[in-house]
Amino acid sequence: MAAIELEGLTKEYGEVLANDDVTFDVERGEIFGYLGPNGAGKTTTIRTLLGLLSPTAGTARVLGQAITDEGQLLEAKRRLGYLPDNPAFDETATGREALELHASIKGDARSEELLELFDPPLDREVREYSRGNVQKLGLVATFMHDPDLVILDEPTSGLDPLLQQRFNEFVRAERDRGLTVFFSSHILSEVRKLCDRVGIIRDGRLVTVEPVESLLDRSGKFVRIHAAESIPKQAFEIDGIHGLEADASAGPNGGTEYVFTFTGDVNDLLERLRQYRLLDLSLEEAPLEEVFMRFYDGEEMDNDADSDRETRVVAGGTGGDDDV
Ligand SMILES: Nc1ncnc2c1ncn2[C@@H]1O[C@H](COP(=O)(O)OP(=O)(O)OP(=O)(O)O)[C@@H](O)[C@H]1O
Repeated sequence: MAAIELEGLTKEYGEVLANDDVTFDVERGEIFGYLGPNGAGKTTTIRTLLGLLSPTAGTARVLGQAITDEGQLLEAKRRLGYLPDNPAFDETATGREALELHASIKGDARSEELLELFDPPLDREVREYSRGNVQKLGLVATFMHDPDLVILDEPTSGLDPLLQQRFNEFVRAERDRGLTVFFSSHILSEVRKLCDRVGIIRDGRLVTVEPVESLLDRSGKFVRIHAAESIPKQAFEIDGIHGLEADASAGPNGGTEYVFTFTGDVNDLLERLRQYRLLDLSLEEAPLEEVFMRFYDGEEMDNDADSDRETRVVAGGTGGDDDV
């Protein structure tokens, strides 16, 4: 049984279709990233899973319990931790008092180690907290009862890079002990570092669910070529070149620099280039942001034709001849 099962989940706010027939599973013991730009529908899915919104259509189960059944939802909630996008605590309470209240409701098996890790200023009143400190307190509250599943809405917002890294290491270690993590994000570098699988949502509709490695594989390579001479544009007319840019004033040694993302066969590319004198060539993993852009900047996608869609997403934007 999956930790989270969504079946045709649909939520309308009047005219706005915030979730449109969303179906996917989050397996036990995985870190699942739910990605999408602002307004895509991530918080709506999360709040529906928590029973805070009722679905217009469709169903969902959390830890095997139906979210539309009050008794079952309560049972699931005992075993889950939830970090909302804006964690709210009693403003007049100190951090310590806020956590004590939380502990009396859910338990605090792990508060000591979590306080050491995230270190919110416990003796100050919450109303004096910065956004980052509220987030730290929220993380302690989310994990302190040692849940089986955590649902986190943009968990690293407000955290400095050091704390983000600490959070990542903590979450990975918890996953290795069997915790299931479902978190939303619009930060792709965060997802790349943390997730096992990724679901991408756009305008309320699920675009894709796939392992993060396959997303990275499809993202191809970021190629930078420094050529001693100008390379004719025909040389770049092969499958898999995206966003080709040329800079004829590159470097102190002259020559021309070319940069592009490449999703084709590297051997084909090297074969094309061997007749030109290159000063330098580098291939790196493409930024995940670029893949994301291809999902969102491509032509309107048909939600019913997954394989077709993926071909178009990957093939979209070939060329860039005019730029050369
Ligand atoms: N209570 C509401 N009433 C009307 N429309 C709403 C309400 N809540 C959300 N929406 C709309 O539903 C859509 C999805 O919003 P949602 O907050 O789920 O997106 P999101 O992906 O979580 O965005 P963000 O990253 O900005 O939090 C948006 O168009 C939003 O304006």
